[in-house]
Amino acid sequence: MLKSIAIMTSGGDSPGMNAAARAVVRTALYEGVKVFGIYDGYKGMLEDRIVELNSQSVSDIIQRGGTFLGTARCPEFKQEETRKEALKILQRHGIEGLVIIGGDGSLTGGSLLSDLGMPIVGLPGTIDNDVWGSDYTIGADTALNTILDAINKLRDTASAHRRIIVLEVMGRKCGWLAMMAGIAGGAEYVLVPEVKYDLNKICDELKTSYDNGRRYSIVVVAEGVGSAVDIGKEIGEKTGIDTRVTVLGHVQRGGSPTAEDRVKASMLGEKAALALLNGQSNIVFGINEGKVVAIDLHDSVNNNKTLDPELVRLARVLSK
Ligand SMILES: Nc1ncnc2c1ncn2[C@@H]1O[C@H](COP(=O)(O)OP(=O)(O)OP(=O)(O)O)[C@@H](O)[C@H]1O
Ligand SMILES: O=P(O)(O)OC[C@H]1O[C@](O)(CO)[C@@H](O)[C@@H]1O
Ligand SMILES: [Mg+2]
Repeated sequence: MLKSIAIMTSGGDSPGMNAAARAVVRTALYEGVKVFGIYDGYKGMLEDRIVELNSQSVSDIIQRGGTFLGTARCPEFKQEETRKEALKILQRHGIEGLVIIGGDGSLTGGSLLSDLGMPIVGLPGTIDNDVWGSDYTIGADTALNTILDAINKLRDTASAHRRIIVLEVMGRKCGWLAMMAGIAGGAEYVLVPEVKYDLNKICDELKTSYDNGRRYSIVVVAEGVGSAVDIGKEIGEKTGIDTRVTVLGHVQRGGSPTAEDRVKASMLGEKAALALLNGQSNIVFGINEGKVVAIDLHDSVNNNKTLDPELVRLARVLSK
């Protein structure tokens, strides 16, 4: 069994990262293993901001969004020389393995660090739900609920004014958040990067529906499609219907994690720690059909997740 491991969070924060880190720390301590916390992702690793954690270090965090370890984007980590420096720093602390909680980019960094000889176990922590091999990423459920809350409120004002509301949501190149929010929020249209759309046709349909008495429409736009401001302007001009745009932004990243995110993050954290301690590495733990699964780390970062066509069909059928 390993004697000393470390944990870090990296990339965009996501609600539930704290629950996952807490589970890693407490599992390792339960097994009598030393755990270090690396602050602010790869940036803090390179600056040697590495501190030993105890059980109390992770008290009172399970209910909090963000990450108590801090996070960062660190473009320098893409250079091999920088990663070699990072490896030396980890080795100086006697760190024998590392749990990385982050999105596809952070896990890519982890897979390259593992190529240099550091055992790595990844956990998918991102609101984008774009990590290949897992149906689920830590934080996506909380973000989805935040978006739904916004849609409910936007629907009230849209209906009062007989307006079209165009709502831009996050997700980078992945349309999962937009598609799920569209289905759960009853949006009339969902524009995602994975599916082609015809804005002229959408505008014609919107016009006809308002001519027939419709009072409001919600159009959810995934950020990967382009600017909702531009799309909203075009819709307003082409339909002649009063149109407003909301770009939800970073509010989607914050907030207390949902029960689903806390429980799944805790399950994943325990599995990650146990696997690493017992000599497994270069894997990502994810969740498929409600069960924790191990995915090869290199496979995960070398493949692109696709949007379930069933979800696309469902959104289309239910909005008619
Ligand atoms: N190709 C790469 N090689 C080495 N390191 C990388 C690579 N891609 C990303 N990283 C490291 O991981 C960090 C986070 O990556 P990125 O900004 O893509 O976020 P992420 O982990 O995908 O999370 P999210 O998309 O949710 O914000 C980068 O700043 C960089 O330090
Ligand atoms: O916080 P930043 O650096 O502005 O990054 C925003 C990006 O991070 C995410 O919130 C998470 O990947 C994306 O959905 C979004 O495009
Ligand atoms: Mg990412």
